[in-house]
Amino acid sequence: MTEQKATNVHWHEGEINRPERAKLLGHSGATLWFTGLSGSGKSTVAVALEGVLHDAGVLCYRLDGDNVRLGINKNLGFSADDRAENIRRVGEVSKLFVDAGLVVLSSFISPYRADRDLVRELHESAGLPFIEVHVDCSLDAAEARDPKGLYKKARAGEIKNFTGIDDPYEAPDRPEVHLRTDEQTLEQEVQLILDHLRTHGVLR
Ligand SMILES: Nc1ncnc2c1ncn2[C@@H]1O[C@H](COP(=O)(O)OS(=O)(=O)O)[C@@H](OP(=O)(O)O)[C@H]1O
Ligand SMILES: Nc1ncnc2c1ncn2[C@@H]1O[C@H](COP(=O)(O)OP(=O)(O)O)[C@@H](O)[C@H]1O
Repeated sequence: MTEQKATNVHWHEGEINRPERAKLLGHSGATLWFTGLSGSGKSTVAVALEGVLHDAGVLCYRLDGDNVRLGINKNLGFSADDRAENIRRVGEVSKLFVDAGLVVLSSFISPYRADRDLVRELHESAGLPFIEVHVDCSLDAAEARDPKGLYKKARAGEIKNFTGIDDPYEAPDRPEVHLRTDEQTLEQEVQLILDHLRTHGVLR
């Protein structure tokens, strides 16, 4: 995909700022970025956490690989370039939601470290919290789960460039939260993330 640069385009400042939006909502925003193999548990953990946060009065929104690829990113496939563009767009959307004051739960395989680091930089350069959650699980365990039958198809050669089979996954070096979904329970995983959010002042 060719990169288009914006020329003669200028940021237009509004009259309502981030602290005013946070006051209205009673909390400020953050992106929780769930990365891991297909079937590692990204969506399962994000859905469970969203329920707990919602019940605690936190306005959340989930962005999920499969869902986003049915809409805004339906023109993208799974080459390294398309995955990079997928993550760049979702990173920008996450940043907008966080600027609006929401807690965004973004679940994407996001297999390339450079793509995830770009999203981190997008947030941190704007003073917005970015919390990388490595949803770690062995390939064997993820493949044994195979919730959508995709590993079976990939092994049969019906899906090409499948992450973990014939496409790479670069694990995060220093994620803010490291889950092991083949060793921990869903409840423990949610609790670990909540503990991080409380210790780092995202939740009171
Ligand atoms: N080749 C290949 N590799 C990996 N995944 C594949 C592929 N083809 C389709 N799928 C389905 O697409 C979901 C992953 O989309 P993502 O947007 O999260 O991928 S990425 O971040 O751009 O790498 C992924 O969802 P999850 O299983 O929930 O991770 C699959 O359902
Ligand atoms: N400890 C755990 N944490 C998260 N998911 C788990 C766990 N143990 C088993 N699972 C199961 O693993 C599967 C993970 O699927 P999913 O959340 O769709 O993964 P992903 O979004 O990473 O592709 C679900 O069927 C879920 O019930």
